[in-house]
Amino acid sequence: MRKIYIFDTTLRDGEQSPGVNLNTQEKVEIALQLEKLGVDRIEAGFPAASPGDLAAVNAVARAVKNATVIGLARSREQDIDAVREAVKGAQDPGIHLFLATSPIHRKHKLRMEKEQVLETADRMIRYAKQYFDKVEFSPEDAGRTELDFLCQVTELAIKAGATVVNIPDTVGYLTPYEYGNIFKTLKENVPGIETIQLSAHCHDDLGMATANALAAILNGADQIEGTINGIGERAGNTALEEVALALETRSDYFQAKTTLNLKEIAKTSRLVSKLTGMPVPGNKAIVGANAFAHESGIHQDGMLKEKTTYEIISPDTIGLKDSKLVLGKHSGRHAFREKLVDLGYESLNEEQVNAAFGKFKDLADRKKTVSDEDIRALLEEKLTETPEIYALEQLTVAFDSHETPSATVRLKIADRGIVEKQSKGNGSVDAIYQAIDALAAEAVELDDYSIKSVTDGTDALGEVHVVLKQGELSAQGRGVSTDILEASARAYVDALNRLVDKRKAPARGRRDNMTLI
Ligand SMILES: CC(=O)SCCNC(=O)CCNC(=O)[C@H](O)C(C)(C)COP(=O)(O)OP(=O)(O)OC[C@H]1O[C@@H](n2cnc3c(N)ncnc32)[C@H](O)[C@@H]1OP(=O)(O)O
Ligand SMILES: CC(C)C(=O)C(=O)O
Ligand SMILES: [Mg+2]
Repeated sequence: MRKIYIFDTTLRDGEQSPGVNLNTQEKVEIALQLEKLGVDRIEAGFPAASPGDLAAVNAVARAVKNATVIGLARSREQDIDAVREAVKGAQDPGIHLFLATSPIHRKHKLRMEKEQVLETADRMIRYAKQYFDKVEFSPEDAGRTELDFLCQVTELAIKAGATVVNIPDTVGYLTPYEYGNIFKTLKENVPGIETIQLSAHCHDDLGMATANALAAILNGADQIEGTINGIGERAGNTALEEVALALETRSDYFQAKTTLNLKEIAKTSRLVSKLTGMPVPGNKAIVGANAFAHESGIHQDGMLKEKTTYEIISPDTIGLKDSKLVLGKHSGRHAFREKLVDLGYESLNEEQVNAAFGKFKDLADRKKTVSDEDIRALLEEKLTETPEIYALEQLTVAFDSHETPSATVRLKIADRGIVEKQSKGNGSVDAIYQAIDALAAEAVELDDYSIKSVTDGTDALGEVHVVLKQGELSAQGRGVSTDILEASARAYVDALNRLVDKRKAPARGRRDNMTLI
């Protein structure tokens, strides 16, 4: 298997993501994690950019022992000198020099003719070579550079002493076929190409950064440049974790591998996301929260029977514990039953499981995901065997900060059918309870009311507990819903049912002041 070198530029191109600014301590923390991940080269920053970045690159250079630490420089002596200063404490220092070669950049940005570009590159690589063994040269915007001129620049860079020539698709313009073809052409036409390493550096403007990097590998690239989580300028860089896992999973096809410690990938991704403040999208390949999560019933069933039905990578490969079967509206009974067993409800019979599953589907229709706590809450509610004398059929609440709140409650009362009442109250919950009191006519007193959120987020389940008193008797009730007013109504009705059950007397319902439906 051919080794592919990994050049991590999270701390340089990654830091060029708009809004990202890493201080020295943060850069060192990420660099040490990259070292654990086993990257071969770390581009720690652009020392000429600011004294702060020079100091940060210097701190990384001193901290890292097992990777080459590199600083970026324009083709100017002052930038090269800044890199010399920055990486001087490194065990294995290197420099990355760049100069744009495409017609657009030559004409509009550098305002240089081809000859000036060649002369400057030659002079600056030779200048850098006096101080560094490891000199990488990048013809910036190589992707839009005339292929024959790119061959000429590459040959010149090799003669001047570059040890790596990097081919940046700076603006993410190329297709995999075109990008791969550049490597093939350089390999076949540039004298001395076998004495250096060829590197790929891609951007994701058209979503092809990883595909382009892989095309480069197929055409002879020795090194891949990229960032963790694919962060970087504009749409970002090649995501290194994607390349590493593509090579690992499809080694049969690529016949090439990195020497990364893949188990550190998840941790590295989390750290970079935390310190850069750039969240990883849920559907991001390899490191997104959903990369090993399955919600639909058919997939969950497949996963429970044999993981490889729906997973091409095992989560432990990247240092995650397990895949997740996320319960939601698309889930089926197999996964639900599995979850019940996980939560310790293994002794439920088929009927109870089916009843709970029905309730779960109702909740899943209203909630994005259903958590363990949601299921516990649902089950504990469902499995209590209190006879349902009163059942909440419908609740409508009208709230306006300038009006007295009102609630319309529709109850189903055993042996009496469906009844409805509208009441006003001091608040929405009070209005609901007034209406229920009027319908049930149980002459109860509300002794306690508490509310808590069972799960996280604005769509969390709210759990309401109430205690009702009737003379010497008291009963607790519990209600769970994504809406706290509905949970309040359910808790009250639940407590009424328990109270009636305790009293072992038939429930009394009053027919005045109510609408029979
Ligand atoms: C594709 C990439 O990712 S390249 C890296 C991009 N990263 C950064 O730019 C981040 C750090 N940059 C900076 O902090 C600043 O741009 C600095 C300190 C480097 C330079 O700042 P300034 O001196 O104010 O110049 P400014 O950024 O406005 O313009 C860039 C100058 O560098 C020149 N330049 C651009 N690339 C190169 C190069 N590879 N070699 C030599 N000169 C270059 C431009 O032509 C321009 O020159 P001019 O001032 O003669 O017109
Ligand atoms: C500095 C160079 C290599 C770069 O980041 C690019 O061209 O994208
Ligand atoms: Mg770049």
